[in-house]
Amino acid sequence: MNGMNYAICIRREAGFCGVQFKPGENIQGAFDLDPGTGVDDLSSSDAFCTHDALVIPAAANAGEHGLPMLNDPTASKFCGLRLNAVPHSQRADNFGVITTLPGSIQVFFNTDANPPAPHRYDRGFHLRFQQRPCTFLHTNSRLPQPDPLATGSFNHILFRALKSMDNKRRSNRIQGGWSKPVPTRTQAKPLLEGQSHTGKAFEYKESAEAQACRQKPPEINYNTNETLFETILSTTENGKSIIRYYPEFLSNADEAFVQLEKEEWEEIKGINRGTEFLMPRQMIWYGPYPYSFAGATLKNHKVMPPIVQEINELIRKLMKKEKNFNSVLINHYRDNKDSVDWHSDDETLFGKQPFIASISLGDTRNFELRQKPILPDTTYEYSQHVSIPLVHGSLLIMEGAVQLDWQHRLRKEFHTRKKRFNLTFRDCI
Ligand SMILES: O=C(O)CCC(=O)C(=O)O
Ligand SMILES: [Fe+2]
Repeated sequence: MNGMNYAICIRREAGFCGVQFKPGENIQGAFDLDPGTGVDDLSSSDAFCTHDALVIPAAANAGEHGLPMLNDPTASKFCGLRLNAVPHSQRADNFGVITTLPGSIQVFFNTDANPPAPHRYDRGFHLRFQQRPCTFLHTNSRLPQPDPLATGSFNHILFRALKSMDNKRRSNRIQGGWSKPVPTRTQAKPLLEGQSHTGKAFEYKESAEAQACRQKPPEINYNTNETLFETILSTTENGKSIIRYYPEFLSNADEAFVQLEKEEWEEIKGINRGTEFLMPRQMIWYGPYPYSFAGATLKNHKVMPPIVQEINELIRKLMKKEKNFNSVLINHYRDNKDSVDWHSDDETLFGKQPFIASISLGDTRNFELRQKPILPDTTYEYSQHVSIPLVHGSLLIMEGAVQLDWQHRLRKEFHTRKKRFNLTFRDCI
């Protein structure tokens, strides 16, 4: 890993004031740069990194312990086996650093002309980054405390979702020669003694592996043993888009399924570009007013069946809502061909930022979300996508700006699917 010299640029998202970098988890050698004369354990910080360095300008130790940098309040050069300046003896995990410098976000990678010492692997780096909202940083000074919605599976999910974005402006995965052959000297110039990292013209060439990673279909990970995951899908000027998922919410899901099978299901006609079509699912609407969407108007049934009232009450208790939801739309997906196309539940009768609770009964179907394009993008080509398999008896909450900033759908499947009911509880205002 010698003779490297390039910059990696990251587009700052609106409302974000810091970027946190962390070595990739469960990857051996995710951060491993030759420190020259320094000792690996203590090696990260400006004084030690005399050979190879990842340069993250004015970085501070990240993490809930708020440990200071060993020598300076902030450092810029990182090398050895630790992407922070806390010795392994003080803290074993490689928790990474955060930079809150204003302006464009750039990270530089410089290695000298020397090959690594024979005992070293010197693999390079494999990092993940996460942008930190200004509100979070401002209330937590330079060294942040953990954000309750930015830990555990949330981090993981958000990373995965961002990773899937096929957008050159927003990669969260940066890679410098990790497990790759050493680049030839003609492509990269060594850093000269005393030369500034910032004063040079840097070139960032994305590896084939990183490009392939961008093409991967979006995924979302959750642990079925846990009763809940929650994630902030995005933060925009509309606020946070939050989803919460309780895979094992209903204990009487089988009974609820049997009751709903007895309902009098309605076939609904919609109008698309002047042409009438039969919606690919059956529906019933309970609420104070009729519900109009996609050229259709659903008549409102006033009294929810007992089992639906019971579920309504359970959600109210869990969510510590003052009142039960006053409306529910129940969908019946007969088989794999039934679906609901991309849409947001953004009708004015639900208010600007509706709180929607969605119960699933029957066969598992994939619930997909995609972020609405952010200017200058005008298409969904580069949007973030998230997909959640909604299981029998589960509860999914959509709140905040989800209906303003995201669309969702339940697409047709190619493989056999059995019956599924979905109840979306809402409040008409
Ligand atoms: O069936 C689902 O999970 C989603 C239904 C939905 O989005 C809707 O009815 O508005
Ligand atoms: Fe919907």
